[in-house]
Parts: sequence; C-alpha cells; structure tokens
Amino acid sequence: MPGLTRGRLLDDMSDAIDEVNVIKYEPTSEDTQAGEDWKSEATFDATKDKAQFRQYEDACDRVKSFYREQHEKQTVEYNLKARENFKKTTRARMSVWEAIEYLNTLIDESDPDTSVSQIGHLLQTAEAIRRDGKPEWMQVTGLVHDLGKLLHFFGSEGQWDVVGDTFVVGCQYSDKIIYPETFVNNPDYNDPVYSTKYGIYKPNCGMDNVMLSWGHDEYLYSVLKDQSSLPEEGLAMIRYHSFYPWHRENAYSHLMNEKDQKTLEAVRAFNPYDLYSKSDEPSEVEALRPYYQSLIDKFFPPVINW
Ligand SMILES: O[C@H]1[C@H](O)[C@@H](O)[C@H](O)[C@@H](O)[C@H]1O
Ligand SMILES: [Fe+2]
Ligand SMILES: [Fe+2]
Repeated sequence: MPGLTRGRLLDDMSDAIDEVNVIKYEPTSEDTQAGEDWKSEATFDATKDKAQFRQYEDACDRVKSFYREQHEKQTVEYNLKARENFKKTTRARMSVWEAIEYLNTLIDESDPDTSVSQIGHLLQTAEAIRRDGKPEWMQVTGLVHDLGKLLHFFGSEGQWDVVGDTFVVGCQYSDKIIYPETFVNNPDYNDPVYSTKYGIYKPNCGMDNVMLSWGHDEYLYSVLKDQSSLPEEGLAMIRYHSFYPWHRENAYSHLMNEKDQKTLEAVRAFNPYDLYSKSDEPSEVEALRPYYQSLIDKFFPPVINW
C-alpha cells in the first residue's frame, strides 16, 4: 500500500495486538468477596521492636531531604497534571511477576526502615500475612502493594512523586504529616483557598473524593481497579497504605464519610504487615515464587497494562 511505511505498519500492528490482549478481565463473584477472616489482629512475630520503626527525627539526611523536596513540590497543580498524564498512555505491558522483578533495582529514598530490595519487602509483607492465616486476596495484596513504585521508571520527576507517606492536597496541610514545617516552601501553603481547613472540599465529602498526593499508592490503585479481582478492601489497602496521617494519626476526620470507617479498618488491618515485617533477612525468592505465581494467576490477568 502506498504511504504505508514500516514504522506505521509496526504502530498499526501494536495497536491491533493491544486490542487482542486487552480482554476485559471478568472476575468470578467468589474471588471478589473479602469475607471476614482478614479482620483478626496481626500476631506474626516481628523481628524488631515496634518502637524502632518510623523514627523520622533520627532519620538520615537522605530521608529528610527527600521529604523536604516532596513537601515543596506536591501542589494541586502538579497533582492534576499527574492524573491527566496517567490517563493518556499505557507505560508498559508486563505480567505481575515481571513487574516485581523490574522494580527490584529501586532503592526507596524515603524509607528509614529497610535495606532489603523491593522484592524482599513485597515477599516479607505477603509472607507475614500468610503466616497469620489471612485470606489469599490479602496475601496477594501484600505481594503487589508497592508495585506502583514502577512509576519511577516511567518518567516520574524524581522519587518525590513516587514514594513516601501521602497527604491531602487542596486544603490545609495537616500537622500530623511527618516534617510538617517543610510545607512552608510549597506554593499552595499560602494560597487563599488551599490553605483553609476544607480548601477545595466539602465537609465529610469522603476519601474517594479527595486528592491524595500523587505517588505509588494512587497509581497502582488506578491500574488495578480495572485489572484485578481484588475485593474493595484489598484495593483500599493499596490506595491508602502510605496515608499515615490518616490511618495512624487520625487526621482528616472532617473529610471522612460513613463508608470511610470500613475503608480505614481495612487499611489498618494491612499496615502491621507492611511496616513491622521489614527486616534485613533476605527472602527465598525462587522457593516462594511458585506459590505466589498461583495466587497471581487467580487475581490478575496474565498481562497488565501499566
Ligand atoms: O518510606 C515508605 C515507603 O515509601 C512505603 O512504600 C510507603 O508506603 C510508606 O508510606 C513510606 O513511609
Ligand atoms: Fe508503599
Ligand atoms: Fe510497603
């Protein structure tokens, strides 16, 4: 055909392949129900004392300068742009396990508590949930919960828009966020609307309707809500796991609606496994892989559009 260059042809082909592979994922009703057995208290043995985690005052300069930068740059304007960019394109097409391996080279600058690799942290989280006899959907949620950090390889501006704790933008910054004094250099800090208690939000509008600082939680939630059969509790664990000002410090109750009580319960049930499973013991990746691959096959399509 005249005018059909090789480049065009390849483009057309990959569009067609996309269409073939993007078969709408149809979960069976049985795997989307969370049941009740995720609610029991976490009892797994942590290797360190709980008080040793999240010691931000004593953290190294890498962590402090990470948050200084994040708190200066996460503006409403940036957050709107990040969400718009997210919708524009598919950044990669990979299976869940490929994504786990791909992420492994990232060293998280915001984390004062672990020196193991990202695979190590994902497996430690999932294994702690499994040891406590929690349901498969929760184990696999633990396995994938930080895969949103892949954003770092997809043209993020740094780590400040990928990792770290999250907070609400568009209203007054809560003093329950770590290093709250570092917001003074954020242009929104003095904005006549964004600096007020409610800012752009209505009282009790619900966490679904607030804009959380963009990063791995919001990104992964957006990717998986249509490409997994995780129950809503699992998706909430992913979306809010870094929202410590909310799930640990009880901030933002004036923005919560009734449904958020249940969401918060799920996020809190997940947190001990994410935080207190962190240890410097390496995991037996290859030995654990077949078990987790079988869970991945149950809850995710073979290839995910990232
Ligand atoms: O440093 C950590 C890390 O980036 C985690 O993945 C995130 O979920 C936490 O909130 C944060 O404190
Ligand atoms: Fe995380
Ligand atoms: Fe994590």
